[in-house]
Amino acid sequence: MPIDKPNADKLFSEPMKQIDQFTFNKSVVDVFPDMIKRSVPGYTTIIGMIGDLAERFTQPNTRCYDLGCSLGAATLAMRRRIGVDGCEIVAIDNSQAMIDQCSKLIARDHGATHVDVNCQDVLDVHISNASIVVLNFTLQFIAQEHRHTILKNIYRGLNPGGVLIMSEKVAFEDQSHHELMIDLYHSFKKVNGYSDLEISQKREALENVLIPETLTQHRQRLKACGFADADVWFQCFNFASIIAQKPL
Ligand SMILES: Nc1ncnc2c1ncn2[C@@H]1O[C@H](C[S@+](CC[C@H]([NH3+])C(=O)[O-])CC(=O)[O-])[C@@H](O)[C@H]1O
Ligand SMILES: O=C(O)C(=O)Cc1ccccc1
Repeated sequence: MPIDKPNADKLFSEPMKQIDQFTFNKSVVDVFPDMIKRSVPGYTTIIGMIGDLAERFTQPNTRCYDLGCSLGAATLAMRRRIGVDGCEIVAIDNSQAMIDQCSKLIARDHGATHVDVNCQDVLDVHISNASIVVLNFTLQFIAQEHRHTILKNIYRGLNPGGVLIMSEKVAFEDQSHHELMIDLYHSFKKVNGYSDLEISQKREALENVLIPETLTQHRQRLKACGFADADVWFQCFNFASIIAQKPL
């Protein structure tokens, strides 16, 4: 059982008098691989598929961006599968604790493609000559008023034929469907060893920090930013991933 492993996520397992807002600090970094696998249905599949997509879409002498890279899982998946020369992966996160650990993990990996790891806000990243931009569960943590600016910036920096892969926790317009998805999600967490207390305390910590939007909101914003076709390629309950291509 993952609960007994040294780097198991037990951050919300004891009753808390006061629940602080969730941040990506050192305690989160230490348990992050366990936390994300047990908390995001389809995470491992999505990471694997990002590798497949990197093999297909990466053009020679271009960049691949991993924005909100955490420990670099998507970066490493892309690095393993990029089959063309002259490419660089740019991995960005604004948590110094994440970036410190990410840099160590990237250094231990010996892939051929150069990786540039930076502690930076996604809002400040200059994107150019991009074949692929990955936002794997990152936009959900960014204030809604900034989301359009970020996606517009990504659209501008992508080469024609380049793709954005954007995964998000989503909400649903229909209230009863929304409730069913949340209920199924909580069952998934319980099956993965989280207690009701852990689920509810983490839910409170994520309030006003992780802000899900509906797939309609995402599609509309992506269209408004120039992406002609943007739609879901993966979904499990209230977790979905969208692929959007810049026209050739
Ligand atoms: N404004 C910001 N600028 C830069 N980074 C940010 C910002 N806001 C949040 N982050 C970073 O976005 C990441 C979100 S986790 C991504 C998983 C990863 N993509 C993965 O494929 O394993 C998803 C999750 O934990 O649910 C964290 O590392 C934050 O520090
Ligand atoms: O655990 C949750 O409720 C989530 O929505 C997923 C998640 C995973 C890792 C950090 C923050 C949120």
